[in-house]
Amino acid sequence: MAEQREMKAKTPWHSGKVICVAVFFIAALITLVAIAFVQNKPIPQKYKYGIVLDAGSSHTAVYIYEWPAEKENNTGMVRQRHTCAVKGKGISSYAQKSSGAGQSLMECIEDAKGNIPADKHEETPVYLGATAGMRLLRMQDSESAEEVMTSVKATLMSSPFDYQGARIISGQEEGAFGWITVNYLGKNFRKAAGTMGALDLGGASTQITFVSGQSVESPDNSMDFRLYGNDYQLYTHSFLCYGKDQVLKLALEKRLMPVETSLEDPCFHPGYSEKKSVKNVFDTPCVHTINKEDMDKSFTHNGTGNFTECQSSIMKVFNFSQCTNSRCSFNGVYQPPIEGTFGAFSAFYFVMNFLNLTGHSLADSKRGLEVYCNTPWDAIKERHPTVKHKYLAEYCFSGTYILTLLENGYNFTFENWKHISFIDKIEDSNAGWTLGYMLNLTNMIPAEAPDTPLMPHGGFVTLVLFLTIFLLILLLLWYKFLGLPSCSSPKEVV
Ligand SMILES: O=c1[nH]cnc2c1ncn2[C@@H]1O[C@H](COP(=O)(O)OP(=O)(O)O)[C@@H](O)[C@H]1O
Ligand SMILES: [Ca+2]
Repeated sequence: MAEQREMKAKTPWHSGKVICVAVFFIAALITLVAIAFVQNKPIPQKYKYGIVLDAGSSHTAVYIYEWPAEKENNTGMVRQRHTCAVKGKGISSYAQKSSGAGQSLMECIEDAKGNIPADKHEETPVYLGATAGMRLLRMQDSESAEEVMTSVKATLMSSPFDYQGARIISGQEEGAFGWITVNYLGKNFRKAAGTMGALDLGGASTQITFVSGQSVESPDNSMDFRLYGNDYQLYTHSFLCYGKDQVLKLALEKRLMPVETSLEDPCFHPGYSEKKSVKNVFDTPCVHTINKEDMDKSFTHNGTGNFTECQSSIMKVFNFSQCTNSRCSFNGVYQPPIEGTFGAFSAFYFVMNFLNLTGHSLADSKRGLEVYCNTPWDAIKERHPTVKHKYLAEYCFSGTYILTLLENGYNFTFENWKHISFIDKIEDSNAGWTLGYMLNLTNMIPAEAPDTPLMPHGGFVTLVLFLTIFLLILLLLWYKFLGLPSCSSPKEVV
């Protein structure tokens, strides 16, 4: 008997205590693995949506953004879900028939309804911001501008979305929100590397915005932001009338005074010849007024295709002679020295991308344009049969204007030209003022950095699992070498 009892003690696998520990061990392990698995499984995300309409001078674009509801204050979480290009011209072109402005948006509003889950329509904010085309119309005819805005407001208010306003934004806002967009998408706000300047070229205005180490001399050009715990003093300026469509009018005006029946233009290809009405050049507050008689005339616009002469003609639209500050870009506008890297978007990108000049030095870009501008118009048309006629005819002018604006206007040099990136999108979202505008109005960029957990949730669960398994193994080893703490009742132990 004594021998038998000894045998039993030496074969612990048969003991009730061991079975008890094994059951607990396996149960604990299964529970832990199950918890880790369930916790790490991505839970279905709840999304929020926002709509911004960019009512530009040439056309209106609708942007739909989306972001995970619980992560709205983290940088880089909002992404562009969908865009819709409104058919026809910009809303300012409806000055004479304002109801058409609101009507023109209907198709894209319908499209937005299909792109946002129906149960979210009511809570989705919709904003409209109009830029330089409407600023010019307001200067020219404030009543018509008011009517156009009333018409677009009515359309948005009748949509199922949460109408949050339709207004003409200021040039400073346009510049600053473009800067916020590119830096938000580039996740630069929480990086030590610093931010990127923003260059936006539209049809009626152009904006330059960057963080300057020097204090900004003129209050009009200064904007302060506190974002994610950092202070930023921005230099920003919007040049009304210096978008590429208005500058073309400024340049033509200089060559058309006095009004003649034909005009030789080095910024258009040799062989280009088109009859245009004088009114098309002088229909804007950006140029001088001329008498009604001349307004009704027409002229033949002939290209001669010469980059150097085109550049000299474009130089005449800038005024470099007066500056009451320590330094200026042009037209007496204060600008601190260019600093850091820049993202150049909108028409800066469209034009430089078409010309294949996005990755070139300034010297190479000039050489490229010399050849391009001098190419006969027939050859250009043959090479690009599908490109919109107006864009194609104007790329030599637009490219030359971009180089001149950046080098002579803003004072970029052969050296820092490489710090300019011509960009369309960052991570599938367009660079432009709309995203920054929405982030600001929805308070999605906190002034202070939100507290972040030491490690992501999934990592935390996995770590707990591994530590527990490790402890269990220790327990097993302890049992193997030192014996088993009893599972049975205290009475039996005694
Ligand atoms: O594919 C393209 N090639 C060349 N230019 C383009 C293209 N797409 C748009 N643009 C131009 O980009 C500019 C966009 O300006 P926008 O309409 O935003 O005016 P704004 O910002 O001055 O109010 C216009 O001059 C338009 O003609
Ligand atoms: Ca624009």
